[in-house]
Amino acid sequence: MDYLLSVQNLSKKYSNQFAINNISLNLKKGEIYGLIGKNGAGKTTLLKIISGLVKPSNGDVALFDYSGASRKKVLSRIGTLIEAPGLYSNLTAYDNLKLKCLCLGINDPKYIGSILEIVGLEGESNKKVKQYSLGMKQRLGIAMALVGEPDLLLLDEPINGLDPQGIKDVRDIVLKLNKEYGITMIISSHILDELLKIVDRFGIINDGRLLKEISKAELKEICCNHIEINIEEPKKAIVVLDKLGFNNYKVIDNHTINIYERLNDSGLISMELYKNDISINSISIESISIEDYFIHLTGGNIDEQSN
Ligand SMILES: Nc1ncnc2c1ncn2[C@@H]1O[C@H](COP(=O)(O)OP(=O)(O)OP(=O)(O)O)[C@@H](O)[C@H]1O
Repeated sequence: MDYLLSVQNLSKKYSNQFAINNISLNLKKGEIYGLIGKNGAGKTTLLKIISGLVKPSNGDVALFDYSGASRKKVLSRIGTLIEAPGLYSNLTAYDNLKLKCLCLGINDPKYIGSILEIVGLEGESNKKVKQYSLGMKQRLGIAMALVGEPDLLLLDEPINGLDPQGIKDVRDIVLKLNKEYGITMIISSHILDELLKIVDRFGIINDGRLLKEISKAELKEICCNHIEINIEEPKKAIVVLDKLGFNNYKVIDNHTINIYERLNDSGLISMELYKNDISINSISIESISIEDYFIHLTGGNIDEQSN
């Protein structure tokens, strides 16, 4: 399969500590990939290496088919908003963008206007940045990253510290850039519910390692309400579930089956299992929050540690 971005066995060591440790991941064109991890997990380092700001100790990054030294040729295809937007606070939004455009050899006021429109700042473009709210600065940071029409956008904690309206504004922009302009993205955040509204796939990083990759559908399946049956013989129970017409279930381990449909039918399931001499230890409706799921994987509370 052809990937827009391919990260292979990437590591970065600072003195004797790995900031990231043997990470491999691939992104298809048009995907939005969410990076999740506690403070110090390695998210920013990974984004910096992908964007060419930091050199890896090991491994390689290929953008399109350019890897190794030849990747320099395509680094301009990446737009970044990493850590803070690099803005001149005494200049207007328009002039900040104009400076970036000039650096890239673009001299077209209409071009700047079109970028301001995408991020909803066309009416505020003559205000100095120091008069901007945090949300407006973040939107301008995204606008700066869009100069040069990148194929890949790297957004590091773009909604950190924003109020609900600011978060919604960024979400709408991100989705528009993806759906209407086809931009592929990696977004890091610890606001998991919000990420769930945006991304297609998650990568969970802990202590510099990529613990798990999971699609939005898989994550929803794990976290949503389900019937949980604790039972001695799941194999026998499956035959009964099939007879009852259940399709959407999963054997979790030697004792547990989760059923993700017909949540009102737990009485019927108990009765049929009983009739078939299959003893149940327990049957209940369960759900797990996304936060709990990540805490379970990473062994720590993401929200508490990432401020
Ligand atoms: N320039 C550097 N020199 C030494 N250590 C560094 C450097 N940059 C990052 N690190 C270390 O690498 C690890 C990963 O840091 P990184 O900033 O990538 O994590 P993060 O997941 O982005 O966390 P945060 O959410 O706090 O930004 C941390 O232990 C950090 O202290």
